[in-house]
Formats: sequence, structure tokens, C-alpha cells
Amino acid sequence: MQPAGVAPLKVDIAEKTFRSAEGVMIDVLRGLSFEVRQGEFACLLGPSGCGKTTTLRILMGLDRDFSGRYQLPEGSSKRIAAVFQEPVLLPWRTVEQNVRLALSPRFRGKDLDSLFEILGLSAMRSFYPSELSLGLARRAALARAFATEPSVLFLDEPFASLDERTADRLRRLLISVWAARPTTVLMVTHNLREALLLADRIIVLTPSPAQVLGVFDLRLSREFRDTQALDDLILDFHKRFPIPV
Ligand SMILES: Nc1ncnc2c1ncn2[C@@H]1O[C@H](COP(=O)(O)OP(=O)(O)OP(=O)(O)O)[C@@H](O)[C@H]1O
Repeated sequence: MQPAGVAPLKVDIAEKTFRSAEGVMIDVLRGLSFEVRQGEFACLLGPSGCGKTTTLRILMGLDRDFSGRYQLPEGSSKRIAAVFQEPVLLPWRTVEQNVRLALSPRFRGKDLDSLFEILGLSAMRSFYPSELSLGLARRAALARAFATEPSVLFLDEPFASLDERTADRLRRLLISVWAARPTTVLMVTHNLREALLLADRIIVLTPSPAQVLGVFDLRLSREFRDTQALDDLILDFHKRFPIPV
């Protein structure tokens, strides 16, 4: 049972359809129901095109054309933050200005030293986005999201198209910053190893129209999720879910 005053992210999407260019209705989500406990890090894992981004867009309030309902976690703030594949930084603002612009005016002057420090951005605060590698731009996008102290953070494949070494460093930085500034996280990925490294639980989706195939709980503490442990977890996962991910 949830302690009083602690509300999970609750998702209950009965149906979401799109109309194709030819006028054909495409069933994307049907009977998609799951919960993410407050403060938990959950991954939505499913095949390409199954409706993961569509689900996040609904939860972010960007798409209201669906039937069903959802409830965001109740935190001290009602703020939502999101990080997408593209970092979307304003090119004419520095890293620091991009981060501060996400804050409401009365918090714009707040101390962000530890946030920049933890993400390894202290020396790049005055850089412009054009001076950043893709990996650094992703870190700036994470800094902007965490600066707002959101009650829920949506991540849509934030480490896609990075080389594996950079992506791995960023995954570890994400865990460090999230441990320092805990919030409820829902992250979309189709990378099983990434989900097993980061998540408390993995919500596995069927092909479109997506619904929940099952939930894989990770009880092993993150500090013990080394290469061998991840290989074992992949085997366990495939025993439970014999699907091509
Ligand atoms: N605006 C739209 N109009 C029509 N169809 C759309 C629209 N947006 C998404 N779709 C379709 O809905 C389905 C789900 O798309 P979505 O982007 O949510 O999948 P996904 O699971 O995030 O995919 P991927 O892992 O490849 O990013 C796809 O078939 C896609 O073509």
C-alpha cells in the first residue's frame, strides 16, 4: 500500500488512434495500463513503432486526442520535465542561461553549482550550444531538466545516436544526478541493456497496438550491475519475455 500523500504515476489509456495520410485509422495504444511508484525509475521498453513516444506525449499533455486517463505523481512540485533525443538548446544562449531559463523567474538566481558539478559541466557553463559535442549538449539538457526539481521526469531515448562509451558515461551521470535529486522517472528506450542498467522496473510493451506484456522488477542494487550481472539479467529477462529486444 502507498503511504498517505504519495501518489504514483497512473496510466490507463483505453485507446489512441492516428489517421494515416490515406485516411486509414491506425490503432497505436489499446488498454495500456501501468503505474510507476513515486520516486521510482521506470523504463518503457518495446519494439520500434509500438507507441512509446506517443505514450509520453500523452502524459506530457502534448496530445489530448485519446480515450482514457492518467494521473501524474504528486510531488512538492507539479512540474514536469522532459529530455528528448534532440537536446533542443537555444543556440544564442549559454549553457547556464539555457538551464536558468527553464526556472520560474523567482528561482532563476538559485545556486546550481552542485548540479553543474555532478554532470561534469562546471567548466562549460559559459559555452554556447555550438561549442558542445552531442554528449555535452545531452548533459546540458539533463541539467536543465533536473534544475526545475520536477515531480516527474520523462526521458525519450536521451542517449540515442551517441557512441557507446559516451552513452554509458551519460547513463552513469544520469543515475548520479537522479540519486542526488530524486524524482519519478519514466524513460522510453528500446535498448534492453540500458533499461537493465538504469531502471527499478521495466514495463515491457507488446507491438502496436501497445499494451503491457509484463513488468520486470530489478532488485539488484545499481552498484552491482556490472557487465557480468547485466549479462545474467539479460538471460533472466529473455526467459520471462522471449521477445526480440
Ligand atoms: N502524428 C502521427 N500521425 C500518424 N501516425 C503517427 C503519428 N505519430 C506516430 N504515428 C504512428 O504511431 C505509431 C507509434 O509511434 P511512436 O513514435 O509512438 O512509436 P515508438 O514506440 O516511440 O517508436 P520508436 O521506438 O521507433 O521511436 C507508429 O506506427 C507511428 O508511425
